[in-house]
Amino acid sequence: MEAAGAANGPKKNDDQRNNGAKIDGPTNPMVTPLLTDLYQFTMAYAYWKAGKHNERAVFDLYFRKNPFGGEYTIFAGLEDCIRFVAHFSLTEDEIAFVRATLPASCEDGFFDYLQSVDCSDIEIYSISEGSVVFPKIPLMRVEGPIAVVQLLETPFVNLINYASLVATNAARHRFVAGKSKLLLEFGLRRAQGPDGGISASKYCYMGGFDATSNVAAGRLFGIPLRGTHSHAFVSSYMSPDEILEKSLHSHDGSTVCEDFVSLVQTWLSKLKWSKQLAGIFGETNQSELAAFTSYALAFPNNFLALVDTYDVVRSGIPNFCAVALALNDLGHKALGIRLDSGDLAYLSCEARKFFHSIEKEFGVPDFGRTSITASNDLNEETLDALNKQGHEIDAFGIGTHLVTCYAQPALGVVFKLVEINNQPRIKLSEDVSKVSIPCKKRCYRLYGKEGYPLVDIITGENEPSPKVGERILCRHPFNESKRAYVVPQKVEELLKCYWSGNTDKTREDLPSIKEIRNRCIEQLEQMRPDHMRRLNPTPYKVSVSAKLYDFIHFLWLNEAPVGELQ
Ligand SMILES: Nc1ncnc2c1ncn2[C@@H]1O[C@H](COP(=O)(O)OP(=O)(O)OP(=O)(O)O)[C@@H](O)[C@H]1O
Ligand SMILES: O=P(O)(O)OC[C@H]1O[C@H](OP(=O)(O)OP(=O)(O)O)[C@H](O)[C@@H]1O
Ligand SMILES: O=C(O)c1cccnc1
Ligand SMILES: [Mg+2]
Repeated sequence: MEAAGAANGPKKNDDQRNNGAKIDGPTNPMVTPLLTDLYQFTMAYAYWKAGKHNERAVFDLYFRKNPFGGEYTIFAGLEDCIRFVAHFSLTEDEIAFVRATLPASCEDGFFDYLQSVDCSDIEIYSISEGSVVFPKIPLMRVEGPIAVVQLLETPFVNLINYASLVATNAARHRFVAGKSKLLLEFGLRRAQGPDGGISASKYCYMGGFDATSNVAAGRLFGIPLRGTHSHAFVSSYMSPDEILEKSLHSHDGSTVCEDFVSLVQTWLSKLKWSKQLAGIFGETNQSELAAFTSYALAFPNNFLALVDTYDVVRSGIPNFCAVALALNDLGHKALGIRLDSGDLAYLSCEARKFFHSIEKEFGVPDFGRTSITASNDLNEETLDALNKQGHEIDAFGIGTHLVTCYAQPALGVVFKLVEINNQPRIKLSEDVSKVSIPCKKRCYRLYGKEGYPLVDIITGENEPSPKVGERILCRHPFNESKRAYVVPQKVEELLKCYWSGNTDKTREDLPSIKEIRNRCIEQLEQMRPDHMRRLNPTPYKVSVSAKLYDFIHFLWLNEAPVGELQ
């Protein structure tokens, strides 16, 4: 058998560039050509054996249903796919492993072919990362020698699936929390392994979170890092006597308070006997006070205290305030508190009242606005419930439900063959939603008069594009009666070239994570509100052109055998 793969041109894996910019390898070193399903290699062998491996195939990557009962999804993971193809090449060791894995009858020529395999003959058209996307629309269109494109299927689906799911989850949490709240991702300890944790931090930021507690993700992606302290820090203190170094410089460095611990005690008794706060608390927990004081000595300009270790109202809040007021005497501004248990709505309102009383009674400007962070098993529902009850929380720390995508653990991303050797292919199913849309296609987003996206339309590759001001018929791909004329006010082509192998075709730049996040936030803001609401959202319309509709149904009839009744 002849091995034809070597004709693929020189490998470019050493210094991959995109419009001059170097493309790094995959973020996770486990992302290699072996991170695929065995059947991709067995099919590659069978294609090769049949002399079919270089037949030109087009695959679409898409999903069928939006997650979390919603009507939108955030597309994420593209950059990691491009990094993967840019460096795609099997090492000798990897080929030896594949050889040892496949049946001994597999011919040597196949393994010579595997040595030559790279992505220099692959073209990838994709929707931009961070875009709002919908079911059935190809998110990526991957074209190239069939054996190579199949090897990409599993890693691509893997890289897109969780990234898009968790970015969507983050966007949904942001939607419920509101624009003005600070959203902190605290999920690393509960994520599905190290890669789950790193990916969650990256894609939650993309989906609209403000910061993460995950230090490695902060370093890798430049995501802002934020954090408070834990109950262990509070309960590790037994009494104020443990604090030996008690001096603290004022904010401007001009004076030194030699005994900050006493200053805190003075403020605590002032609070206890104050007009407004009298009777709210008596003796606070002194070990908690010691922990707060010690933390303030370590971070006088970033003092944030976890106030629920012993009793939020009778101990945590007054103790925090005593330390914050002592800091204030020295010109330092405390950041705030974190609540991690109990009724977060009620406790946040109690804390706010306390802060306002202090601002009024002691004339400390802005003390009433001291920040309140809440955490503890938060999710979309609890955020929604808190909003309905009314609360005074400024920041939410969210872990488990966010990063594990507790409400829906997978997005059903698929990768389907739509054309081979210029011949359109279709996959039929009893379930209409699973019938694939054949042909190499183009996709457009059509905007209406009010500036909202109205409909996405898929056309054949060679059809003329929709034009601004020109009426176009948009048809549901599978339901004959569902169709509408649209006169778009703006037309946006969705699939853009992100990889063109070793051709000179211009490629889109890979934007920074911040730019992707901005795109995501902007696009979400542009959506019509009824598509976004949590309860019974209106589905966004995804359609095909009249020509593509006719072709799908012609091919469907052609491929489906006619049954015989007896
Ligand atoms: N006002 C509220 N409305 C609705 N849900 C709330 C409200 N306040 C807190 N919650 C949620 O209720 C749940 C309380 O959980 P749980 O009873 O396990 O915690 P807890 O007893 O308060 O604290 P701990 O985790 O220390 O045991 C959490 O999921 C929290 O997010
Ligand atoms: O609740 P999540 O959304 O996952 O957010 C992260 C949680 O992790 C931390 O405590 P941990 O859960 O480790 O301990 P605790 O709940 O017992 O305090 C933190 O205090 C949060 O409660
Ligand atoms: O910084 C925090 O408060 C934090 C970080 C991770 C998990 N829980 C809380
Ligand atoms: Mg917890």
